[in-house]
Amino acid sequence: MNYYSLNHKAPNSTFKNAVIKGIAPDKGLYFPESITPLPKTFFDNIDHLSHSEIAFEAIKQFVSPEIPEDILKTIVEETLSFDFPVVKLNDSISTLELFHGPTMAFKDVGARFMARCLGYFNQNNDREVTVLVATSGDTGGAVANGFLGVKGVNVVILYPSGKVSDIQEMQLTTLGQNIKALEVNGTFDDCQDMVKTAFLDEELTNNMQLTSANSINVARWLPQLFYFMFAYKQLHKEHKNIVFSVPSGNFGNVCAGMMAQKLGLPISHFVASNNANNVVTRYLISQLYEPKPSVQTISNAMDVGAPSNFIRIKEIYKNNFSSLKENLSSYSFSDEETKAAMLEIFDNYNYVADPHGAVGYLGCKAYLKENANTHCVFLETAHPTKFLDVVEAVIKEKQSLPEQIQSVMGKEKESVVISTYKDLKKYLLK
Ligand SMILES: Cc1ncc(COP(=O)(O)O)c(C=O)c1O
Ligand SMILES: N[C@@H](CCOP(=O)(O)O)C(=O)O
Repeated sequence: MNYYSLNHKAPNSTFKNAVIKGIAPDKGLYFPESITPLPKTFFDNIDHLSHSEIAFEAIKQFVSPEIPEDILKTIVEETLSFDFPVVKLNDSISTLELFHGPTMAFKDVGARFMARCLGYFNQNNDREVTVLVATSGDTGGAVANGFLGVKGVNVVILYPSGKVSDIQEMQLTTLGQNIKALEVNGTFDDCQDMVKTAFLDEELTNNMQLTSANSINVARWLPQLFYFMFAYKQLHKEHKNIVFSVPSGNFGNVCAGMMAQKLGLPISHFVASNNANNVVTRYLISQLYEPKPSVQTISNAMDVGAPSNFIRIKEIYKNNFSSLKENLSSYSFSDEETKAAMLEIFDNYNYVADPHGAVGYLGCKAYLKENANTHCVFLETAHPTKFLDVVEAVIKEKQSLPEQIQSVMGKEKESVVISTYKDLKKYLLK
């Protein structure tokens, strides 16, 4: 598959080049040249397919011919070595748990997939690759885990100081080896801007091979489309009108859901559920796209003021506002509403939701108010214990820590504090 830049000022790229470079030379995000729907028989037979078989069929067109089929099968099997269960809360609302991977965040799938693609492309290359990642909480940990010990790859994670949860911070600052953490005096958007600037800085790119492991990178972004297929497989017999409420920050996940729909997955509608960082909620009302500096919330991984993937969403709908609005609703919720939702989910369904999932639940409720005969699935994008302070304070019940979280507790944090792009550059050139 070839990819074009959404800034339309760079040559088209192969999958391999798009993965290795991360972003196009004109600073545009890459987008696939074509999307061929899967045959109807694929969806008719989905009950008989394993997660790996579903994922293999779904991703094949985007990575071939550069990754041979036998290699792709192995990559997909290794990537998806954990479960993705749907839990029913009531007749109208279910949740898709995406937190059963090694760092208990939905980013694990994309990070593991991308690490393996990069490992494959880099196997005969003597030149080391530096993977730059900006994180508002979860991408950093997932990428650190996914790339730990990968030969020829150095990972540099930028995170906003004091704005990620304690456990998220431990997951991205304690692994050592080829993983380095930079603590930025600023917001997630500052981290993301620094990363994007680095890709355009010839003094850096002439000295080192840089790539991104944010959803900017097609190999990190596209595998997220699997989730929607896994949920469909578990729900389609019982429910015909399936709507997904996706807790959204950088908008990679909901955009990947739209790609699954383009591949033919029968999804009725999407809800982008936002915290107070609600540029897209406002856009769908006013048709004006007005990014604002991000504000800090209890669903911190969604504290994004200028979502990278919104441009991909616009491309999917050919910049047609009416078609986008037909398929996407968006609501924004305050921290107080989020806490009340966490308590409601706990009291009514005996289910512990994390703050991001709770925002997704609120999105379902808002949508169902006007669309009663649909079944809404909110994505539970991270395990509640990653936000231990908030969760325990709200539901007033002590949580036991899963093994994945226990394994990072008490380890020593290692990070370097930076404030400006100049600091980042100096660090990278050192
Ligand atoms: C727990 C959690 N929920 C939701 C999101 C938002 O996802 P996206 O950036 O794909 O919109 C993130 C960050 O990516 C996250 O870590
Ligand atoms: N919410 C993310 C922000 C980065 O998103 P990405 O999907 O572009 O990597 C995080 O947790 O870091």
